[in-house]
Amino acid sequence: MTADDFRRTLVWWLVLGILAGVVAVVYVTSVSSFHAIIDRTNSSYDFVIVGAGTAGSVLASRLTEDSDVKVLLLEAGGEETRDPNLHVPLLSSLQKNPDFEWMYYTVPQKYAAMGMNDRTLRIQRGRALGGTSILNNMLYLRGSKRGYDEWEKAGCRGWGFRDVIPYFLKSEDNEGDNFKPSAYHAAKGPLMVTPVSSPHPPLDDTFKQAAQQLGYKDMDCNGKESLGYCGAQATTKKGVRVSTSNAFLRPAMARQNLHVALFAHVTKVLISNGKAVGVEFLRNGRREIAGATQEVILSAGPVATPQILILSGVGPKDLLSDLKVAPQSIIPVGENLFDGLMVPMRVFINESFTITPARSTSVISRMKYKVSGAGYLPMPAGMFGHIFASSEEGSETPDLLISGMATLPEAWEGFDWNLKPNILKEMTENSDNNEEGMILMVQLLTPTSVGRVTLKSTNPFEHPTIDPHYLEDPADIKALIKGMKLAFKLTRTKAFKRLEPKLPRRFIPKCSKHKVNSDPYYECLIRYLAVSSETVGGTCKMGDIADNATVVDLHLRVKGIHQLRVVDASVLPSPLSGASYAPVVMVAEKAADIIKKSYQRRHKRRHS
Ligand SMILES: Cc1cc2nc3c(=O)[nH]c(=O)nc-3n(C[C@H](O)[C@H](O)[C@H](O)COP(=O)(O)OP(=O)(O)OC[C@H]3O[C@@H](n4cnc5c(N)ncnc54)[C@H](O)[C@@H]3O)c2cc1C
Repeated sequence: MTADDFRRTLVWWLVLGILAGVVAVVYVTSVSSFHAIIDRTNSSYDFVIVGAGTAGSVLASRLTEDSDVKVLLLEAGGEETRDPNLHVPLLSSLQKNPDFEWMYYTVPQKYAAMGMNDRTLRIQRGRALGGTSILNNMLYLRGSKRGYDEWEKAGCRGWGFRDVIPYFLKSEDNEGDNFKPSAYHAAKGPLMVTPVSSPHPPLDDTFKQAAQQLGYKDMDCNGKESLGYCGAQATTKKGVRVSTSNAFLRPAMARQNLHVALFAHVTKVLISNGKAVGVEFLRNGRREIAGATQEVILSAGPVATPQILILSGVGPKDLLSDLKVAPQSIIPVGENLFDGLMVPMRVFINESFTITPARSTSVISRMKYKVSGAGYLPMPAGMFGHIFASSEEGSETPDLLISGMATLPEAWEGFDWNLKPNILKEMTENSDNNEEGMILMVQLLTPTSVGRVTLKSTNPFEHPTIDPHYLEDPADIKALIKGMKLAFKLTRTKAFKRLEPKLPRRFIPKCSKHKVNSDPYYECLIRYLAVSSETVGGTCKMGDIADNATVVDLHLRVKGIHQLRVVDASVLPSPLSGASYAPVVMVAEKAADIIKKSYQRRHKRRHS
């Protein structure tokens, strides 16, 4: 090809790219102008759902499949389509976007966050249609079968693996060649799952071979085995993020029986004679009310759902009394908060395999992405593979996850782990000199430390107090140290050798006094650098109604209040050895079935 031919081809591709962009904008604008988004709500609906996030979007879609059922979906944020970068997996996962977030922080942590400003960690939550599914890392990780069977043993009858797998399959549309429909995978649901393919296969191969050399066999992250190596699977479609908004909600927004109110901040559930009859919300500074003849369903996420419940008089006795809120039901709302932690091990390498901002946003990279959905940009956070491991010898249940990330996040503008400026400076200087590098992200999947969400005041706009008590239980630090040692061992395998892996020089003075690769050294790094793995859950624990620690029963009904349910990450009773996107979608699918059946029963009774 001559230089002229090349230039001409380039111009054609550019024109095509621009045309595709225009078509996308027209499409997005037309989709977002569906009549479902309304300015004035009716006085009453059958169901009012609070929060159009991960769970709320699935519920709204499933409940309105019956055209007789009228649903109002209230969302505090706006449309997620306002920022096209949110749909590009790499950019959205590495460049944070405060316009679409609640900007929560934990309170200062006693045992963790030593390297962070004010010893607080960020807790990210999405604020728009799709909720946190518009800014998460899209990794499709259901967690091991054993986790669900443990739930069942602990009193969650009907939530064992055999009960929940049909609901995972109901939503899944797996397009991977190795994940044909089977007992573990399906291809007809709305949530597309795609194997992540890295633009640098030799890096994936190195990680995979290193895992094998340490005895971790190949497996499917969402299959029969629980321990081993697996290639990443993500909820993307042709390189574009699949949120629950574009997978579930937007297709349902053509239905006459669904109304969606944006920028509607719900302040409380209206409870009359022990029954939820509607909600109060603020929009454009005005107080509005929407009635619910069947049910109010809270899907505002594990931080905001407890806040709304407490403001409505449903919560722990002392807290309600301190806040002077009239009690409606005394139950442990906000307790039992769990969240995983992750610690980056940065590894510098000798090959040009790193996804840098310059490489991934180059004209060639963007064109490749536009034309074929390939290249760097479809990779969520640059992650390509995982090792599921156990810190306890002989255990079949993973509590550690080591993920390979083909990037150094600190190189990205907008990267924000709330690190103290001196630590961030050291880190960036370290990576400036070593542009080629990767992260072995060590994650504690099943923490035993337990925290809580409480309120300082009855102001619905004041952020709740989030205290996860990270690393309070010594078992958590012990497990993470084993994880760091495993990551170090990976860098010492024969497979890794050809990349000449180098760990950065020691950049936290307090940790430098310990011997490298010793327990105290890793403990120090963990206490300074660990960040939330964003698997917050448990704040409205599901379980046996007779168990004093539970907030909702096995049908997700709030104890002591009729016609009120919680359907979101709050109800997860304990951490799973995976992540929480797929499990929350599963919970919403199962809840929709439970609610539909109960509605049909009530409906039949009324008409017989
Ligand atoms: C950065 C990040 C990366 C992650 N990566 C992964 C991953 O790769 N894989 C994975 O499995 N999980 C991941 N997760 C976790 C997963 O995405 C969440 O657990 C899950 O999406 C939570 O769903 P939810 O329905 O409970 O809440 P959300 O999706 O947060 O929905 C709550 C909705 O309620 C709205 N709302 C809140 N308060 C009010 C109010 N008062 N009135 C009206 N509306 C309100 C919110 O704006 C939001 O839209 C990640 C999370 C984060 C933050």
